[in-house]
Order: sequence, then C-alpha cells, then structure tokens
Amino acid sequence: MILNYVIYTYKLNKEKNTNMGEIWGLIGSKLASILFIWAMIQRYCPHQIHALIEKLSQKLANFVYPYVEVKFFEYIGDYYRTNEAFTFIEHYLQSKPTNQAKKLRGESVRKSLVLKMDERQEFHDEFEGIHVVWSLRNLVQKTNSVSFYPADDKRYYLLTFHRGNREFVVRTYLNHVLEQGKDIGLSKRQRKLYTNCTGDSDKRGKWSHVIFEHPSSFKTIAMDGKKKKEIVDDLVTFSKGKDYYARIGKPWKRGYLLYGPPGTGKSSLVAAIANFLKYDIYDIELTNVKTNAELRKLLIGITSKSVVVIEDIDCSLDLTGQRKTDSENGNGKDEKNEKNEMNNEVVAASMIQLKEEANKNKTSQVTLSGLLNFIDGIWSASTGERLIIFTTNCVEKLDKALIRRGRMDMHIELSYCCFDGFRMLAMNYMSIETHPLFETVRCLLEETNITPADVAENLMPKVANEDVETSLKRLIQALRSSKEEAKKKGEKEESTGEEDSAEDKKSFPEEEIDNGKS
Ligand SMILES: Nc1ncnc2c1ncn2[C@@H]1O[C@H](COP(=O)(O)OP(=O)(O)OP(=O)(O)O)[C@@H](O)[C@H]1O
Ligand SMILES: [Mg+2]
Repeated sequence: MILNYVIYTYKLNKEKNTNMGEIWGLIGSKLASILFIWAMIQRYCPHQIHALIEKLSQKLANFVYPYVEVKFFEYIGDYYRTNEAFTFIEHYLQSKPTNQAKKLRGESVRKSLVLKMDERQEFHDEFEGIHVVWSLRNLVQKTNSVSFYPADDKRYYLLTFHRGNREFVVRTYLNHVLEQGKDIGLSKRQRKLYTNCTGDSDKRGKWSHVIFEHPSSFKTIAMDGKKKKEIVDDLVTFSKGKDYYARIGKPWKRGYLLYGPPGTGKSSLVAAIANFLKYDIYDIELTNVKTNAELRKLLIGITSKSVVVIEDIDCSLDLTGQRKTDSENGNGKDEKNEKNEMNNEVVAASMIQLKEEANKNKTSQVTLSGLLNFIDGIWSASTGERLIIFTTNCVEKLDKALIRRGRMDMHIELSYCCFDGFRMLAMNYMSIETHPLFETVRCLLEETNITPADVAENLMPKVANEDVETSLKRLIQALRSSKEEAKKKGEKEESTGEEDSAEDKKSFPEEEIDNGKS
C-alpha cells in the first residue's frame, strides 16, 4: 500500500514538474503522518476498532494484489523425502510448449533433446477459461561452511492465480495437473540409479543419482530355466500384491538374497530385475554410512517402485565381520608357514598394530540392529512397493538374523555355468541355437566349473568378423585348461594332506599315538 502511495505521489508530482528532492520530502512527511496516526490508533482506540482497521487494510491489500501463491517444494520434511507433487508438476510443464519461456535448459533424455523451463521463467497456463502462472524458483540456503559441493538449495514450483478462482484451482485444476503429470511420468519414465552421498556433512543421508540404463534382462541372464521362471513369477506376484499385502498387514516389500561365486551374474540379475519391474535402483554403499540415524534418513528418502541394493554385504562393516585379510583367513598360505609366523613375535606385533589402525580408520558405526531396522523396522513401512536385494560371495559369513525368511524372503543361488546357461549365452553372443561343437562343450561343462562371466568372455569376438567356430574352440580350450588346473590342484592338495599327516605322526611320540588309538 505504502509502495503504491509512493508511486502515485511520484507520478502526480512528475506531471507538475516537481524535482526529485521535493518529491522525497513530500513522501517522507506523508509517511511520517501515516505512521503517527497508526501509532495513535494502536494506543488509544478500543480493540474492536483496531480489528476493524486491520480487516479493512487486509481488504485493501487484497484489492491491490488479488493473487494467491502456492509453493510446491522438491523435498519435504527434515528427511528430504521427494515431493511427488513437484515431480508430477515437472512432467506436466515439460509436456507444454516452451515457446513462452526465454531461458530454457536442454537435457538429453533417451538420446533425444528435451527443453525444460529454467529458473524464474514464467509459464502461463489456461484450463477451462481459468488463467494461472507457474514458475520455477530456488531458495538458496546460506551456509557459513566452505564446501566443495554446490550450495544446499530448495527448488520449488510457484503457482500464482486470482483469489476468485481459488476453489476451482485447488479442487479441479491441481488435480488435473497432478494426474496428467503422473501419467506423462509413467509413460516416459526415465529410471534412475541412486547412491548415497559421501563427504560433506550437509549431503550425508541424501541420495545422488544418474540415469539408469543397464541393458541386462531376463532374456540375457544365463541361468537354469526353471529357476528363472520361479523368480519372474515371484516378481509378478509381488508387483501386483498391493491389496494382498494390505490385507495381511505387511508392508509392501520383499527381500532377495543373491549368493554365489564372483562372475556368476548377481549384479546382472539385480539390473534385470529392476528393468523387468521398471523400478529405480538405490545402491547403498554401507561403508559410507556413518550412523544408524543416517541409514534411517536414507531409507526415508527412497521413493516407491524401487530396488534397494546392498552389494557384497559380507564385506560391509562389523555386522558380518569385515572382509578378512589373507593373513587372517589363511588364503594363500599353508598352515605350517602360519605356525611359524605366529611364533615370530615381531610379525605378530605388527599385525596387532595394523588391526588397531584399521579400527581407527573405520568411521561407520552402523550396527546389525540398525540394518535390521532399515529392512523391516517401523520406518521401513513409510515407503511403498520396494524390493531389498543383498548380494554376497560368502553366504555362510552372514548373520542368520539378517537373512532369515521374512527379511530375505527368497534365497537365490547363482552358480557356475550349466549347459542351459551356455546355450543362452551362445544365443546372446553369437546368435546360434546349435553347433556340432556344442556336444564337446556340454561334456566339459559337466566335468569342470567355469563362471558365466568366463564363458561370456570367451564367446566375445576378439577380431572383427571372427567366425563362430573360432570362439567356440577358444571356449573349449579354456574349459580344458580349467579342468587340467582343477586336476593338478586336487593332486597337490592330496599330496599335502599325506605329508601333513606324516608330519603329525612324527611330532607325537609313538606311545601317545598308541594311547590315542586305545
Ligand atoms: N548369469 C549370467 N548371465 C549372463 N551374463 C553373465 C552372467 N554372469 C556373468 N555374466 C557376465 O559377466 C559379467 C560379470 O557379471 P556380474 O557382475 O553380474 O557378476 P557378479 O556375480 O555380480 O560378480 P561379483 O560377485 O564379482 O560382483 C557381466 O557383465 C555379464 O556380462
Ligand atoms: Mg557383482
């Protein structure tokens, strides 16, 4: 109101050719009078008159600016949960022609260019004769700390409309925008691969993402046909189970444990599952999560229709015992050497020192109970439709509580390549269903263990236009070598076993062995 008065006075006096100094003097004295009168009213007028004046001034303000503004923030609450309304509005506005805006942002979506409205650009929309204005704004948070990351900002869409249309906009127009935005989002949904942010404390407990474009599918995964069908059926039942889960009083989620040797397709299967269900992936790097509270914050930031993955869970934190060093688990060293080492005090002392240093460097305090809560605590029900997948090379290392049915409902073993798997890989990599060399491959696969990753590598052409037979012969050669190696290893183990028992006999006096027998 005061601003209007200032403008009005300025215009009036400009017409009278009054100079600027005089104008400001005039405005100043008038403002002083208004403020003096307002102070008198507040002090001496009865409460009713005071309220009446306030009401009148409100009406005057409405008359001067008769618009209503609604903000739709990108994230809501302390836990930075994505506001679905923001996403739907974004989709809706992207579907509208952008020729009104002068500043646009270009993004490549599925290899085609999409132009988006930039910040502070206005978009005028009309629906059933009602006119509204949208604009994208950014509330930059001021921070005193120096950070490598961009400033923590809060983006929001601002909707402005005439207050006379309030009822229509709130009840009809916004419903129309959200429904259209949802449909558009589903039809051209770009799935995302999220991971937890690290480093800066402001970013902790939040997700960052890239577009998820993994080509793996159930068609390309080599595994036993029956097992594959079982997984697909389970996924279909789960994705259609909204009412069922509500009826039995369980949150709508399911846990999968994928286990097997390295290179047997665990990560590929995770991608195939996400592609099959058309879900986003949230890949948690547990070692980067500092506390249980941070883990909970991450959980709340997960949207529905998502696959939450913790890869190599056996290597994560103390909950399962951190991955042991070779010297701890005995890999690559025979027992005799180890005994000698244990006797060597210097080596033992340095090992203790190393362990202490490793503990000092360990920053994560996520506990097993924190992780169990993450999977099926009360907070876990706050997000809809969700799959949780753990992958591991060593299932036996995992705590039983972590993988019991109900938490990890399906245990899926991914194993060495079988003939079925090989045929699938041959189809994918060489587009052949059969070949005279297949029989040799079948026999060798029965006699030796080879991972699908190794088979795939051998089937890939090494020079341009390499023929199928060359690739198959290379695979056969690899299978024979692997068989030979396994045989030699077996013989070596056998001979070491015999040597050890002879050594044991030597280290005990004859009588003791006899006593032991009797
Ligand atoms: N079952 C499979 N079907 C098709 N391709 C496979 C399969 N297993 C492995 N591969 C191939 O081998 C590569 C490695 O597989 P992947 O990363 O999925 O194995 P992994 O089990 O996750 O291994 P790790 O335990 O080391 O993480 C993949 O890129 C894929 O090309
Ligand atoms: Mg993997």
